[in-house]
Amino acid sequence: MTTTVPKIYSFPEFGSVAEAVADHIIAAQNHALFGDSDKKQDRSNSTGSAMTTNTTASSSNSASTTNIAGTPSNPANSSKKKKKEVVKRFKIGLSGGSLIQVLHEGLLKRDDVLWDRWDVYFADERLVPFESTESNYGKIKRKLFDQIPEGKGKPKVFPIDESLINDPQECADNYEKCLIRGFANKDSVKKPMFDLVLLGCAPDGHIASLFPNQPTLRENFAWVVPVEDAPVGPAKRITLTIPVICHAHRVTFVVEGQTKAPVIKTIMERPDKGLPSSIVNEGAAGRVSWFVDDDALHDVFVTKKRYKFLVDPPQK
Ligand SMILES: O=C1O[C@H](COP(=O)(O)O)[C@@H](O)[C@H](O)[C@H]1O
Repeated sequence: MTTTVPKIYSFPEFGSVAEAVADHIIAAQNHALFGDSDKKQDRSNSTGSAMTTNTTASSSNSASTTNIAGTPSNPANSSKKKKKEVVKRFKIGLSGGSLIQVLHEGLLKRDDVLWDRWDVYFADERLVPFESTESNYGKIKRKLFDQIPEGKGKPKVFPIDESLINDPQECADNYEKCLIRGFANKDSVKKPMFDLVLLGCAPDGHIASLFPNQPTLRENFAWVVPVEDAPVGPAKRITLTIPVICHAHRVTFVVEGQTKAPVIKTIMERPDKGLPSSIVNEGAAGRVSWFVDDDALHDVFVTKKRYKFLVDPPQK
């Protein structure tokens, strides 16, 4: 294991982490939708488009891009051929846990989130009913998607199939199929390529539902795997695998609080210990960022970077 150093942005407290994370997500959104300029935006596509949006449970939704009839490129053959324009979508993988409050605080007050161009997948899910407070989808739906102001559009959300929560293997296979449908049009289907995967990191070092020293960490083939015996929280889960996480355009960790400081110290200073985050720091080298508050960096020796906002954060 080499000592690959990710970008580490640090902030004095939770509120500034939330604002910076929201800004970072919007930069990734703009890059995915509009290309090389993170700042360029086309608000005309932000609302009222012809695309279906859906925040209800449906793992059978299929489109990763939406083909619409566009202006013909050559008027001479306009009657024969209509050029198909591919409307780009922002594909994001979300975790649960403390990240959800960060998204709630940071994203809901921004007016440059193009919600109806988002395809939302889950980095992991606990196999409990959606109404449970332990459900990542259920919690994100209640805390974020249900609170998007009227008229701002709705993302297309891809939760697990709730009817499969008693069968982790079946549920994982089913979610993998959901990813195949969602990414097949865009990628070579060897692996899905998310525009952004957002991860937390628990005090025991687990990320998504990848726990330290579990065989799931070594999965090289499947995109999604079952977890039968998670040592904390709900035992049964599904999770994206390390190769899928590391294949994303950007992988971003969001961590706050002093209880996380010891694990962050190990991740940053002892990558040889092979904690899941250290594996990702290495496997997605150059594309990994950490947004961390000062408490979580207590006694951690790393080089911190200053985050540059797309737009200025609100004045306090
Ligand atoms: O169990 C889980 O925990 C991790 C970390 O949660 P945090 O509250 O310590 O940030 C979370 O990212 C994951 O989605 C969740 O299922």
